[in-house]
Amino acid sequence: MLLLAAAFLVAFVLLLYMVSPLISPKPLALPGAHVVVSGLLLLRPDLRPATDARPLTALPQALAPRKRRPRGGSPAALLPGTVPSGRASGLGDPPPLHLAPPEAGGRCDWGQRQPAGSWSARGSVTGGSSGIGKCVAIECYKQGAFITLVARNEDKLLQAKKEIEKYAINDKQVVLCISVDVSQDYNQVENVIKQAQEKLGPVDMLVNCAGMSVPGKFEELEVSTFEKLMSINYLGSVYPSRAVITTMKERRVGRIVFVSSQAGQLGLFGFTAYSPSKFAIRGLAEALQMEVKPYNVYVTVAYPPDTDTPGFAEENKMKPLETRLISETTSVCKPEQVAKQIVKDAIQGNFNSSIGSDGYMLSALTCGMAPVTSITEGLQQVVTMGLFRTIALFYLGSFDSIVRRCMMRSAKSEPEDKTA
Ligand SMILES: NC(=O)C1=CN([C@@H]2O[C@H](COP(=O)(O)OP(=O)(O)OC[C@H]3O[C@@H](n4cnc5c(N)ncnc54)[C@H](OP(=O)(O)O)[C@@H]3O)[C@@H](O)[C@H]2O)C=CC1
Ligand SMILES: CCCCCCCCCCCCCCCC(=O)[C@@H](N)CO
Repeated sequence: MLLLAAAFLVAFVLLLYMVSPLISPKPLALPGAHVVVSGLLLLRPDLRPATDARPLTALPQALAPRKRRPRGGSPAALLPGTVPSGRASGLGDPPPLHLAPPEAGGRCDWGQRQPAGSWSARGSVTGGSSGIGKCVAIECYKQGAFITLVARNEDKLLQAKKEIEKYAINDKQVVLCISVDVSQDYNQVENVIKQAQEKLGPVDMLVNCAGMSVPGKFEELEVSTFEKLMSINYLGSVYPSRAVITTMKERRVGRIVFVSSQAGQLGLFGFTAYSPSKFAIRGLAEALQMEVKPYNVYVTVAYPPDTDTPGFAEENKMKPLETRLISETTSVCKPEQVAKQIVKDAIQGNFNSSIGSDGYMLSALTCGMAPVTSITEGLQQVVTMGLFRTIALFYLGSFDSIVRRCMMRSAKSEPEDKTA
């Protein structure tokens, strides 16, 4: 019996070794890379520091991205006199740039100018300056990347830009801000990304962080909430990815990161609108990875647990008691910690990015037909799955009992409410 198990293991390892060239991507060099964080990251090969071990200039000229004029947006849509022609020279001291895509709502900004009145902040600027996306941008900037930040609120963008710039490791690095809604109009997203690529060069890494959560009981959530979350969390990841993928395939370089959630690995009470939008990302990522792997483009899906961000604070205002109690099974992470893990996994080209022991177990348990990026990962999944399913049954039992207790509690308090 033992012998049989050992033989099986040896055969399995041998088999995995045979396919290993196919499953082990080369790490991406971040210094000088252009990263877009919606976050997105973009790279300028000519501005890579000398320390860069794998210069992109080594690519054959035929693979270099072609420069194209934006299709939908007429050049007249750009504010006159603000866009330098051709590739920007001396990015260390870039001229102010305002790119307004058609139908307004899209802007591209080096951050030099004062925010226009129409973009004045509503509420506190801390909102945009502490999410997972901002921390991912900081993590990449610390490693020498060029950053394009994408979000809607211009004041929050400029605030985040200032903060990120504190972490520069050389004076050539640039943070470009683009104000656009990534979930509304594909042409608009494509235009601003093209314009960003004209300034900073082709995108090496795109991090799709834009997203939100609206928890609530199924029957209490507005029908429009289901549409909104699908639009921001799912289409908001499709559009920027669709806009960068052709160039990545042409250059045979690229990383696309999707930020799903632990709630994209299991369905939970209160997340009937949120969970499906995060599950959808996994389907997109698997299908896309199979398409782009031969082009040396790697996809990463991150499944963070609850993370201490402005978005999480907003979510907590609406959380049903059940959702809160179930979520408390795992502890709340720091966005810096989540960002570090995401960037590390993206650089290595890992398909899966998770945090903590629950995250590890969930990922192994729900690996399904997801691509495997290392032999160890494949082996661990095979060996641990039965054990983790057993543990999961206990978790599910405890979640059910939380839901039942909450129901009994509200049934008890309801008659009192009526008499009150
Ligand atoms: N925090 C958590 O507990 C967890 C979060 N996640 C996921 O991580 C991602 C980031 O979350 P978190 O940092 O908490 O969120 P935050 O709300 O703190 O930040 C979200 C960022 O996305 C931008 N954004 C939102 N909608 C759009 C849009 N339509 N177009 C462009 N930009 C947009 C926001 O800027 P602006 O509003 O100005 O557009 C903001 O910069 C989300 O996808 C979330 O679902 C996953 C697991 C756990
Ligand atoms: C072996 C099996 C182990 C199972 C462990 C299960 C743990 C479940 C906890 C789920 C927490 C949900 C986090 C959602 C975070 C999120 O996306 C929002 N905060 C976004 O704002």
